[in-house]
Amino acid sequence: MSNPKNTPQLLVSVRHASEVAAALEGGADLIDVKEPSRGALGAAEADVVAAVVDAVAGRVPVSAALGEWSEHALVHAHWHLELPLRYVKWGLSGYPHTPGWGEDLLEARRQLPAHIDMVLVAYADWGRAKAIPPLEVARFARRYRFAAFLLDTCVKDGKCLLDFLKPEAIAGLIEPLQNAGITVALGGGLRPEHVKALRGLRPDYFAVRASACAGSKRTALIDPHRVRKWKETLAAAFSPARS
Ligand SMILES: O=C[C@H](O)COP(=O)(O)O
Repeated sequence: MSNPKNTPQLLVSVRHASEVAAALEGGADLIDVKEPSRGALGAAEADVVAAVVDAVAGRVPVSAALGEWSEHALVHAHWHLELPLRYVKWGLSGYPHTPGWGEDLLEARRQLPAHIDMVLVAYADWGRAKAIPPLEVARFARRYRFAAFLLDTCVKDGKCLLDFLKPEAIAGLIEPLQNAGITVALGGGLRPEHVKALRGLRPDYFAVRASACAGSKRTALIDPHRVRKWKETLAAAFSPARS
């Protein structure tokens, strides 16, 4: 449930069960599973996701990235959807921007197991991602009462969310969602030093991979000290004394 008055929590993406201990030691509040070599929302194999779920052992919720949406997306995710995941998400890169877009996403949501919520994902770099513009995705999320919304970047080339959207524009996207009770996560090449510019927003989660890895390299291993630095930065920036 969206809780905009609280300090934002930290989602950390892992690619393998061996990274779980570092992410949790650093203080991750939600473990996401993705294969970073396969893109922004690259899907890890179902057995990799299952091993992460086992390693987390119920200490925090687990989500899984399932790649970019395609007409076969649900079939490809068959085994993932057997797992006790809290959220799943597909990106909308290459998604046909037709006037009545989204019916297949609603149908997919209807077919998910009851314990799994679908995160609607908007890419801030939607032009180069050939994705649906974030404002439209946000309106769709609100109109159809999605449980969660992630604003991310698609191309992981060192640019970050703030290179594509100013904080005021992000606020205009997410505040109506949070007011509607939708959980909101912000990601996209974010580093702790970006939090200052975003502290007026108070998303429910910051979602990170690269900056939590050694050398800020998405395919390197999670560094617990980097995760801890994120948690400390969030606690300092969003403490009640600063509100
Ligand atoms: O879940 C994590 C988001 O995709 C952000 O990843 P990133 O920090 O590597 O851009």
